[in-house]
Amino acid sequence: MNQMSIRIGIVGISGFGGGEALRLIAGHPSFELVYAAGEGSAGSKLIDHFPGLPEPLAELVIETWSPETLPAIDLLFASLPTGTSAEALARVPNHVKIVDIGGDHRYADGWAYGLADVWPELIRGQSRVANPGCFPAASQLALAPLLANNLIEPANIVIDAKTGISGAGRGGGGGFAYAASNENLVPYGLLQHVHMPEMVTTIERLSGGPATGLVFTPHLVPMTRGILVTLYCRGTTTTHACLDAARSYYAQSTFVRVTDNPPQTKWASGSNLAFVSYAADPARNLVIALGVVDNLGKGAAGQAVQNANLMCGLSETDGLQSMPIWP
Ligand SMILES: NC(=O)C1=CN([C@@H]2O[C@H](COP(=O)(O)OP(=O)(O)OC[C@H]3O[C@@H](n4cnc5c(N)ncnc54)[C@H](OP(=O)(O)O)[C@@H]3O)[C@@H](O)[C@H]2O)C=CC1
Ligand SMILES: CC(=O)N[C@@H](CCC(=O)OP(=O)(O)O)C(=O)O
Repeated sequence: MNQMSIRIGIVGISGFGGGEALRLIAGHPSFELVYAAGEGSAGSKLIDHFPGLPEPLAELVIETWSPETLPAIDLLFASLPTGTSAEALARVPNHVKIVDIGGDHRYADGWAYGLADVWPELIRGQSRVANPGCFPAASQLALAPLLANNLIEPANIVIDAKTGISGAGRGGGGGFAYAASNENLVPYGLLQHVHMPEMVTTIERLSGGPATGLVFTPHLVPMTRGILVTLYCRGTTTTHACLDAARSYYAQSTFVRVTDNPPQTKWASGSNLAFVSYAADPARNLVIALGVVDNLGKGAAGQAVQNANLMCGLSETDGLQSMPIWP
């Protein structure tokens, strides 16, 4: 074992989020994966799930998830179905840091909210960090510069979102099998998606005003990875002012790119990047904000590794600097 390495565990490693965390950790200069856990996959080797994995990681055996039998690790990535992780994670010893990629601890007491490009100082050195949901990751990064500069009304935001099918996890979330998703567009979660409360809280924190009118409608589109959010907002600003505000807001951020042209999902594929852009017409009291992320990158494992870097006092870009996949 490398003396300088930080010992890492991943629970939920056979899933899409856990698998992407594995891919990033396998290429990380300071993280060493020493513990992999799950439920149905317990007893199998990583190579049974990830045939391209190099030795010696390929031979690591997945264990049955139990906080009581954790080996000596420094940090655990939890990538479990939302609703199933809180009770077990509460039993993880305090000296083991946790990044929860699932939804059980967002804005929960004792957990920092891991919107790493907006609030890095709230994450640095923490031991319990909740990753944002994938849609909030894209939406909040596009909104933050506008809200922080009072360019839009926080109470009047409509988010129209499109996601790739991997957002529903390896099991496809029930109705998202290939034949039902291919050549099809599927709206879902109208008025009640689980990401609403998280986005309301963030909008209110950034603006200081109520986010009472938030509307959020996700759509499943037939692609594997990627999220594009189009946000319709009220404000009498200009395109130029929005772009300027965002460039200055993200001046220190490696991972958020502000573009003149509307971003596309493939721009972020396989990376921890987020792309944001804006169009505004003051005569129509209209601001359109756009955000793009890879749901498994900035939307899940990429942001989780960025958070882990901040928690461990590393450079936040460690292990995250490879280019997106194109085409
Ligand atoms: N997919 C995405 O784009 C994003 C996902 N998320 C969140 O990340 C979490 C994981 O999602 P995702 O990877 O897509 O889901 P998957 O369905 O692909 O994977 C779920 C994982 O959880 C494990 N698991 C399920 N139940 C248990 C249990 N009782 N004990 C131990 N392990 C268990 C499974 O292991 P096994 O095979 O061994 O049973 C599997 O590895 C969810 O909370 C999801 O909402 C967040 C942002 C984006
Ligand atoms: C396509 C699809 O089903 N996507 C998921 C989002 C994945 C995610 O971010 O979920 P958590 O909040 O549980 O972490 C959904 O809409 O619920």
